[in-house]
Amino acid sequence: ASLSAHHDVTLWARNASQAAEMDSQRCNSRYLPDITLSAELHFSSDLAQTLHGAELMLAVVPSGALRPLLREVARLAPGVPVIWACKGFEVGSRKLPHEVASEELLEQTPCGALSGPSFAREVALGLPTALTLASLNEAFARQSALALHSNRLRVYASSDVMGVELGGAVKNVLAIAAGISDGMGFGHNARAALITRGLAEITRLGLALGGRQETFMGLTGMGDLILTCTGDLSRNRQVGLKLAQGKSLEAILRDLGHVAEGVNTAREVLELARQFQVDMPITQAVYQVLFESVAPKAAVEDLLSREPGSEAISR
Ligand SMILES: NC(=O)C1=CN([C@@H]2O[C@H](COP(=O)(O)OP(=O)(O)OC[C@H]3O[C@@H](n4cnc5c(N)ncnc54)[C@H](O)[C@@H]3O)[C@@H](O)[C@H]2O)C=CC1
Ligand SMILES: O=C(CO)COP(=O)(O)O
Repeated sequence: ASLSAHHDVTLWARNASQAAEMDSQRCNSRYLPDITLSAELHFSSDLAQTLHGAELMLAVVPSGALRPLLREVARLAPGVPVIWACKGFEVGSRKLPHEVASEELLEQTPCGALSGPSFAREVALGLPTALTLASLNEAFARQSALALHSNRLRVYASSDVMGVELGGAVKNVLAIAAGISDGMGFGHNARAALITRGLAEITRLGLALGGRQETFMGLTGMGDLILTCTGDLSRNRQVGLKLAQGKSLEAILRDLGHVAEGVNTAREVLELARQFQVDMPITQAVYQVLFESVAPKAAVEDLLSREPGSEAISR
């Protein structure tokens, strides 16, 4: 494998002035201000032009923007292979990205999910990162994992799309919980407990939905959960830290300037947990803090006063 995968890449942005600025300054001043972008990267705000002759499209937008984007892609470049990096559910429909894609892309379009522990900033700095590319089309998963793989970005293939997407979505809710716990000074023991019992929640729901246990123990489950619960670059963790300081959710989201998928995902996951009768106490506590005005301290007290039980993963 080479140091860089060396593809001819065009970065499309819907905002024309941002695309032009990135092109002339070689810098994304809003999101990665101190990083110099590769001289080989092209920029465009014209989606049709960007997709013309494209061999692969990576959709890196918040979950809520995936459906309209894929609809446009299917209209402009029917059949072009698509990989998405979104980690969350579509609000309202409670659908994961692959379900949205199956409704918007032409049948038989090669497509899949790219996920795993990967703060954008560290990837942009060329720091070592490992990811998973999941597709129901196993040949496509292997080919595109290989195409994106380099010495700096190791990409593993998987066929468990549901498991990969579920882990990536639910870990954002648990990162809010870890932020709350750390922000309240509960210490390292509590954080390790939250991560481990959080993984049990991901696994319980994931198994109920048909995912594979090994996926939840892998990069897109445990790996991303550890990263997001412990790394201060996580926007979801930051939301938790600020909730613990007593700030309102509205003010936190206004100041963040980025998406924190765990906020919407908490609602969707709790609904799914009810539907599938899966016990998810940490997710429920985060939901109560976010949407039911329960104080972080009271939510933690509630978690601590639960009946002791077995460590098993069963529902
Ligand atoms: N930032 C990170 O380190 C990572 C993010 N992700 C996931 O990738 C997805 C996107 O996250 P970020 O880029 O970090 O979010 P962000 O909030 O930092 O940036 C989102 C970008 O998408 C653009 N956008 C929003 N709606 C759009 C639309 N309808 N059409 C086109 N562009 C649109 C925004 O203008 C912005 O440039 C999320 O689901 C996130 O969970 C996954 C791995 C790492
Ligand atoms: O998914 C991520 C890293 O893998 C980024 O997490 P946040 O969205 O919480 O910043």
